[in-house]
Amino acid sequence: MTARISADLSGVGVPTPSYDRDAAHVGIVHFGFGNFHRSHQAMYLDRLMESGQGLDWGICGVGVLPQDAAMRDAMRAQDCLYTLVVRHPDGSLDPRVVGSVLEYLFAPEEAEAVYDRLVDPAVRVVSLTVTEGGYLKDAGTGRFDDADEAVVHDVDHLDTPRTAFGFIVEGLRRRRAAGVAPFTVLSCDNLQGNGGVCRQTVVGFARLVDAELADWIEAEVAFPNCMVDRITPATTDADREALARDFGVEDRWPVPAEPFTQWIVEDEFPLGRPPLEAADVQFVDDVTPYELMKLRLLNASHQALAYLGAPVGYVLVDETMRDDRIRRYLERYMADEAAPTLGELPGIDLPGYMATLLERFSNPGIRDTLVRLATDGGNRMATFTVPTARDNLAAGRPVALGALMVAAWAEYWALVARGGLPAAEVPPDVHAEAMSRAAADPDPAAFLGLTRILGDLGQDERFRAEFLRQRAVLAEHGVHGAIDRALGE
Ligand SMILES: NC(=O)c1ccc[n+]([C@@H]2O[C@H](COP(=O)([O-])OP(=O)(O)OC[C@H]3O[C@@H](n4cnc5c(N)ncnc54)[C@H](O)[C@@H]3O)[C@@H](O)[C@H]2O)c1
Ligand SMILES: O=P(O)(O)OC[C@@H](O)[C@@H](O)[C@H](O)[C@H](O)CO
Repeated sequence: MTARISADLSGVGVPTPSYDRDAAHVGIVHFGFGNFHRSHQAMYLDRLMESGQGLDWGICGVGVLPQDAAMRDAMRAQDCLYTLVVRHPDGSLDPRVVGSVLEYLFAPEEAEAVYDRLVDPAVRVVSLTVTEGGYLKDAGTGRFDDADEAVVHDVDHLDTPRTAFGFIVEGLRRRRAAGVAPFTVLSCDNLQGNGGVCRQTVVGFARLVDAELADWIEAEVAFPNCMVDRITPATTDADREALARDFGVEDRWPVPAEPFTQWIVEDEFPLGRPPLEAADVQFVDDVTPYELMKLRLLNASHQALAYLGAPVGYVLVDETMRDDRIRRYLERYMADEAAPTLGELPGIDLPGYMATLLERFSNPGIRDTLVRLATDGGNRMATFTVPTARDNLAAGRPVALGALMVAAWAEYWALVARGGLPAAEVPPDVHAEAMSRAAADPDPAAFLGLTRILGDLGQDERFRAEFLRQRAVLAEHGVHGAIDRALGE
């Protein structure tokens, strides 16, 4: 006997919301309603509501991309309920139905309904997880890319924009015209200074529409930074089957996640915020050191795992972690090249944090995939790895292990270009064509010409020399041989 997730949860044999969802109302609009939002921010709100608070902070999820129609169908069929399945290292599963999402809007067909929400005074926070690439930033200059095709479209079609930023800018304009105070914009993406990047994109976009509106946004709208953390893989059929088999729950789109979760937020919400401290969210004045630590240690290590692991033939993160050499590379990269760039971290046990990361990556229950980590890797390398190398170059510190990661990434795309990875393991990437072409170029330095991703890093003589040396060693001796030589052990 299985029970379907629906408005009626009476037959569902896993924990479900005990609060009255009918008494809740929407206070947050979220753009980029994917697995991470559902395992993290929506989970914290659900936890808060379960404690008897925050019923005025229900979530309205919004998808702006055509492929989000699948999420709309799943969420609407289930009254926006879904199962979060925490996967423990011993293989046990811990499911709970999350109830904090009250509505899902598919923007390509429901733009006016999205605007109705954005203008509603009850909506006081608009949050985003639209991926690193979603912020329309030119990696080379770091500035808002006003020539992006979707931006050019949106500026002339603000009633039916394609981007989350088109909705946010026009939503703020309509709110202002209606005399409603502006909402706070909360980026929850893995970007250094995510609030600041988001502000730059919103203001840059608004400036294309109306300079006075841009000035008003700059002066009046809050964009707090936050650090988010919870490894959340993509959902597979095996997840759906395990939930039905082991718990009798039929869910169209359950979310798997690791046990660990963290959210550190700058406390700048002029119209108020949910009292999330009651749900274990940390509020601080400056999140910068925590963000740096997480992005440069966790996310950069994820990139290394993808590009060192896949050529060896690994598919999963935990199996890659059982490779002693790759594990040792991560330990050394974090300690020798990433940690020295982090500055003061008051109250943080850095060696303990790094050891916990290795444990989290090794969780055999999580079944996270290398292909997920490599997806949109161009934007991820630009965000997680390149800034560390730049800081080390500027400070005269070693860059050999960072250069090895970049060289492994180039070799990975050379492998893709010659058809050496199984089709299922080739990651989607907006820069795929440029990376394949550059990686396959007979000149190994051509990869460094990807300035939209690397900026001018490839022009630095020391980095260039390290990269070329590491690429040659990788080509001749493979991943293990290159790690042995780089670590000198
Ligand atoms: N998955 C994780 O472990 C994790 C952990 C921490 C932070 N994050 C952050 O969350 C982001 C999304 O991860 P996810 O696991 O939810 O991925 P996902 O693929 O499950 O969902 C991504 C969502 O973002 C939307 N999206 C993608 N590009 C967009 C764009 N250009 N404009 C608007 N919407 C866009 C998609 O339509 C989808 O709704 C990551 O890029 C990262 O910044 C993820
Ligand atoms: O999601 P991305 O694109 O920022 O990066 C891929 C992974 O490193 C990331 O999803 C981690 O799993 C996550 O940041 C853990 O909190």
